[in-house]
Amino acid sequence: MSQNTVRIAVAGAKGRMGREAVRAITATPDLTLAGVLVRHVDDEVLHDFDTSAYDDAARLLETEQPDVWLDLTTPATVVNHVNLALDHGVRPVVGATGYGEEDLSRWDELARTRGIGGIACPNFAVGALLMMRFAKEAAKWMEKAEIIELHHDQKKDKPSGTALRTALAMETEYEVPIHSVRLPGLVAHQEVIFGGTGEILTIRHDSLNRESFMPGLILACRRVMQLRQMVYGLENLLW
Ligand SMILES: NC(=O)C1=CN([C@@H]2O[C@H](COP(=O)(O)OP(=O)(O)OC[C@H]3O[C@@H](n4cnc5c(N)ncnc54)[C@H](OP(=O)(O)O)[C@@H]3O)[C@@H](O)[C@H]2O)C=CC1
Ligand SMILES: O=C(O)C1=N[C@H](C(=O)O)C[C@H](O)C1
Repeated sequence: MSQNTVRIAVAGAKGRMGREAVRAITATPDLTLAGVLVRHVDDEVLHDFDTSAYDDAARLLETEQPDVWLDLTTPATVVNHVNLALDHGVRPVVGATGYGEEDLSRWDELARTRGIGGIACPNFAVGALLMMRFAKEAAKWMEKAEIIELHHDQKKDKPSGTALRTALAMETEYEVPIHSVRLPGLVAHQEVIFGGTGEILTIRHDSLNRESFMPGLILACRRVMQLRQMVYGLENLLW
């Protein structure tokens, strides 16, 4: 194993994103899977993962001492997990959504106190980051806008983290309404629709599968090692 490898603990490793992330990390030479957090450790889990599996976050942090805590769990658990990781001096890469501005402020304070960095990424897909960037630009010129976010029907939070991040990035003087659609067959999609005098502009992004999130996720796991504060949005590491 290379000395420069980044050791990553994946929380939520049996989930839709978790499974994809484990595959991507395992296939990336400078990243190592340091352990996984699952809800229950059973025979299937021990067979599925070529690393140590835990059902207790503190025990995973203390035993494996990873460099990075990659959280792909749920809105109900992510906040406590990230607090705990930072308390243990472990850098969080927050993929799960459903946290708030107060959580981000507390994480930043904890990270700075510890002298480490972290990153919260509402969306890892490069196309989604571009969609937000273009929406920010368009908001300077168009009178009004609304967001429609569309996701698979197993998604637990509403509105999506991406929609909230987009609305914040647009910095409009008016409120940007967000509409949420949850249907089987969908993966992750968003439209930002701008209305002007006699014209409409639509900016749309579609994630067609969860592989779309992996290049950004790998980048975040690498770059978090150089950060000394909590960053909100992967775009801050790109442009
Ligand atoms: N940033 C990004 O680009 C993306 C972010 N997401 C976000 O990632 C998160 C996960 O999404 P997705 O993979 O679709 O969801 P899933 O429900 O498929 O996965 C979540 C996993 O976390 C597990 N889990 C929940 N609580 C715990 C706990 N206390 N300890 C250990 N494991 C736990 C669940 O186990 P169980 O099933 O047993 O409850 C499940 O396996 C969501 O918040 C989603 O919004 C999703 C896609 C892209
Ligand atoms: O739950 C999902 O699937 C997704 N969640 C993230 C969000 O809430 O924005 C990112 C992406 O939209 C997929």
